[in-house]
Amino acid sequence: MSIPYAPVVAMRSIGASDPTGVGEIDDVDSQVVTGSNCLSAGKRVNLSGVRWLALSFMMRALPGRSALQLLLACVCGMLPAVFGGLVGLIVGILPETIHDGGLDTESGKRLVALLIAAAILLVAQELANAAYDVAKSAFYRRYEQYLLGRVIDATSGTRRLELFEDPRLSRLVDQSVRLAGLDPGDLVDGWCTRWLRLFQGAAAAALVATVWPVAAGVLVIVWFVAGAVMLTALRRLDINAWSSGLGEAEYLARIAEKPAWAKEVRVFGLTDWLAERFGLRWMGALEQLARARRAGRWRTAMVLLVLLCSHGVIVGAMVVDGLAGSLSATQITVLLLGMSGMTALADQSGAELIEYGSPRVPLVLDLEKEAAHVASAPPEAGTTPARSPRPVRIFREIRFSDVDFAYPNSRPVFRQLNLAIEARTSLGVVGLNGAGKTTLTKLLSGLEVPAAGTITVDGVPVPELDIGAWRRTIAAIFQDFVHYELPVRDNIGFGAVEVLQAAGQARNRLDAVVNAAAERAGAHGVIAGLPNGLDTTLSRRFSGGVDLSGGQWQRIALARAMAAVENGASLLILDEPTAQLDVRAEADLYDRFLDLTRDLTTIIISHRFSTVRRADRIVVLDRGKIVEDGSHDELVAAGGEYARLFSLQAASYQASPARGAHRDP
Ligand SMILES: Nc1ncnc2c1ncn2[C@@H]1O[C@H](COP(=O)(O)OP(=O)(O)OP(=O)(O)O)[C@@H](O)[C@H]1O
Repeated sequence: MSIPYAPVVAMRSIGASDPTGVGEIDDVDSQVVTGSNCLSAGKRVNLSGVRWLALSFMMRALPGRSALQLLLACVCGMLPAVFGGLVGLIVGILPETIHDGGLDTESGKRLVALLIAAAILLVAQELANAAYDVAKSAFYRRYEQYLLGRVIDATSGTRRLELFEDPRLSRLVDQSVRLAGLDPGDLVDGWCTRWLRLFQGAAAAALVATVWPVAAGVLVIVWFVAGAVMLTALRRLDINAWSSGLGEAEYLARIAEKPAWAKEVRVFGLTDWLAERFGLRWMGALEQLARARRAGRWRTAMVLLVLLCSHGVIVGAMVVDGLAGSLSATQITVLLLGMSGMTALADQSGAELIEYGSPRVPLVLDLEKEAAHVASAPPEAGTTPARSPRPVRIFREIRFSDVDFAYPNSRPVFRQLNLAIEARTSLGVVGLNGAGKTTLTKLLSGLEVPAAGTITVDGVPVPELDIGAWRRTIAAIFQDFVHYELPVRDNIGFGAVEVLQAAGQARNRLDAVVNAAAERAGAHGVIAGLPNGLDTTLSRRFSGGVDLSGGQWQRIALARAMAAVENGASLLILDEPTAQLDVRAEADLYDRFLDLTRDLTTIIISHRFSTVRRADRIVVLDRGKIVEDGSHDELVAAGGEYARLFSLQAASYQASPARGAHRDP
């Protein structure tokens, strides 16, 4: 079954009402969000809370990893300062060695020892940096896996489709899925960079403090202030860089790049229009960026002035003291190297990555909160699931009693719907577009829940059935079934996922189920024509993969439903199973209809009367109500809506034999 994947048009506010208290996003309007950053909609994120939360996330999620990273950052950060100290000592001892007459003297030996220590330190520094990078990359991937795992759990863990159908929730899902997948590990990467630079800056400050503690204190303050100003500028630039204009430009680029849209783009000749509009939007975003850059220039100039003055004063004092002989060459070297190392205190490269990666966290938390809410929403609350995972056996009937249903923010689809479906019979459902046919099947499979009324199986309300057992009872193909870009075996085996999962031990059983299902659905001919049989991947994007025609895909989807039947399902739902089949394939399916539905309770939805007329009973849905009910012959004889639609279709088939309808529908 497929889940609608709604396009994103805006982002939900995570504001003052956010009980997680992790973030604050204001200024929400309905800008198109297609950029890669949470800030892309021009929204501000209060990252202080997010940072701490993210940190605790990392600590909880990856125990040991962050501690190791911290330790390595500490080592890597301190080594340059230690090296600076050694260089200072070498500079200090060098004149003495020359004066004493060479390396054989006492000072010469000390110089050699210092040089060896410096060389060892250089090697150690390289090794520590390499270890740090390896650990950082592992940390990055672990965090990525962890966060995406939480998104998958949240989105696929709910039984119903509300997350995808409520406009607000579907926007959140779309955004979480997309943004969480976009370099989420930048958050931990940013933290690693930040730790390293902070340790480097602190070690350099300590080096300066060994000579002039006051100067070290002043420079620490100045560099921290400079860092804060740089961070503000960076955020301002980021917000503007990812403006709605850029988001729109990226969306336009995607239109041109998406393989599935390539046909339409060419047929309608959209290329020039796309290129022109893309250029305009992109240029607009760049202008916005330039304006943002100009906005903070005075503050930046002031900071530069303060930096220049403070360093000027310290260097001036150094020169005076040096000339007066109260500062040694070692001290001057240590001061200069320490001062240059202290720039790390203002380095914002880590902050930039944190800024980029952090917004995924509140999004994912918000998604989890909503998913938990959907999962526990009434009327599912208080259900008493049975323990048995075996499929439910339908002995007598499935009954809709006074069922009311409306999609979120939409007009009612059903009002007081009453329908009884006898076990082990086939029911055809026909009706005009939008009559509610697919919705009926979604309610039955528990993907939607009635606002009022009940759906029962032999008198037991569907919500009271064990979720797993009810799922195993149903075999369905929906109109918009999924084309999984996976091997045929998986495409069909998904209908019997328990067998697929156990395939490690029982590959033969899986293949038996898959082959039987393919045979029953008439898909064996499709498989026989594939280069690697069941192992063929159904996508040209993979080497050795092939793509199928619409009708061939439909047979594979039908085989998937049949695999569920092979695995014990007894309620077969076929929503437009022949829509993409050619006349011969449809006739073939028509001929095997009885075999297909043998011993099953079948619901078959189709606009093709040739498909539904074989059903034991047919109901006509009109604006959410059943207006006609009977067998094909009874309904034709009654001369109502069914008879009218049937004769209309028959007439159109007779009028256009070229379309291949050489037989009576
Ligand atoms: N996810 C949704 N959110 C909001 N409204 C929906 C959603 N899905 C369907 N609808 C609306 O519910 C009504 C019934 O839709 P449904 O898909 O059940 O009709 P259908 O009879 O299967 O139509 P078709 O023959 O075109 O497949 C329609 O008015 C449709 O617009």
